[in-house]
Amino acid sequence: MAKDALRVLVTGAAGQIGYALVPMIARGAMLGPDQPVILHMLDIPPAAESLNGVKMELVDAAFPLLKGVLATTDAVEACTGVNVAVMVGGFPRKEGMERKDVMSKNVSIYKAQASALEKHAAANCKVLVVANPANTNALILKEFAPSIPEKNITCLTRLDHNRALGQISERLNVHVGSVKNVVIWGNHSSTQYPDVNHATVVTQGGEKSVRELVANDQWLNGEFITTVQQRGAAIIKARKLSSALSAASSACDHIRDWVLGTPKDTWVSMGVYSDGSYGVPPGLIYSYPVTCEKGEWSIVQGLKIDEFSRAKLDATANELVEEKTLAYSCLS
Ligand SMILES: NC(=O)c1ccc[n+]([C@@H]2O[C@H](COP(=O)([O-])OP(=O)(O)OC[C@H]3O[C@@H](n4cnc5c(N)ncnc54)[C@H](O)[C@@H]3O)[C@@H](O)[C@H]2O)c1
Ligand SMILES: O=C(O)C[C@H](O)C(=O)O
Repeated sequence: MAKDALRVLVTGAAGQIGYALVPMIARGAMLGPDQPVILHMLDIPPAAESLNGVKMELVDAAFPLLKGVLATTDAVEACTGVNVAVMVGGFPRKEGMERKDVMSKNVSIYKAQASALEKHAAANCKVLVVANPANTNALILKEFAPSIPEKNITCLTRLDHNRALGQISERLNVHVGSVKNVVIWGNHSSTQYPDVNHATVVTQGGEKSVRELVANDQWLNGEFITTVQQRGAAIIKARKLSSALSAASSACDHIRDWVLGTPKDTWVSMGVYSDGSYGVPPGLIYSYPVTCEKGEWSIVQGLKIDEFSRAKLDATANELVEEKTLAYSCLS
């Protein structure tokens, strides 16, 4: 029997990530090739005409899975009945800016949209915050939408995870699909810690450790980490715009794995509400290795954390504690 359509909200849908993301959702890249969707697209009034143009293109593309499109500048209308909310709306970082610089503009948006989601989304709506500062926007959304279960509010670090897979794949000259179980710890910022200590490459002869295959700890502990940490800035420098197609694709990966489950013996990175696992202060949205099953994520437990990693996990946690304080000062 055909499935009922799910309603997917994309905020900031007239922006560049939105423009890349909505056709991916309409093609089934987010919820599966047999899952009909109704898209709810929100943007602000100055972008209304452009948003309507995106709607026209969605109609013109005649996607078989797309059962309806709502384009609106009204947050309540946009949030009503949604099963999945992808929060992309906000102001992007420009060349030379740190994420902290976009904090004051964006956290107030997330406070306001929290209450629209809390009051009007479907029960058990899954929320993914993409807009920067992604972890702290998600935390603000969680704090101002207290009736949404905290496990339903996440932020995007899957792009960083995919970037780490990409760097290892290029270094070893193996297909990216054979590299797995990297971890992005912490903040979606330049303090994030891309960790390959548990990562493997699947070969015909079984799984091999990335650290052993690369056989160059200096590269893995140095250039590899900074390349992943600085990739967003490198894209901004190259395009004069922040990443969009890779962000949209990673947002689809994040929701797909959350809803449909992670592959066997494979974890992914998601920004989730910290319960204190791995000595991270509780009450932050922190990126952890997770597996997903039946629509629920759980943090992978028991990974060995060496001294080098410990310092990096703590540094990115400290930045999130600072961001939280700063966010509250912007809201007061
Ligand atoms: N987490 C990640 O991995 C990741 C990756 C790339 C970009 N980003 C972030 O995603 C966000 C969007 O990036 P972009 O390149 O699409 O930016 P963009 O400027 O092209 O689009 C943002 C859109 O949001 C809209 N908007 C602004 N305020 C809004 C509001 N209150 N409600 C609804 N819509 C609103 C704007 O009108 C615009 O259309 C930025 O914050 C960017 O830094 C995050
Ligand atoms: O780095 C940025 O500001 C853009 C985005 O978060 C990215 O990682 O590409």
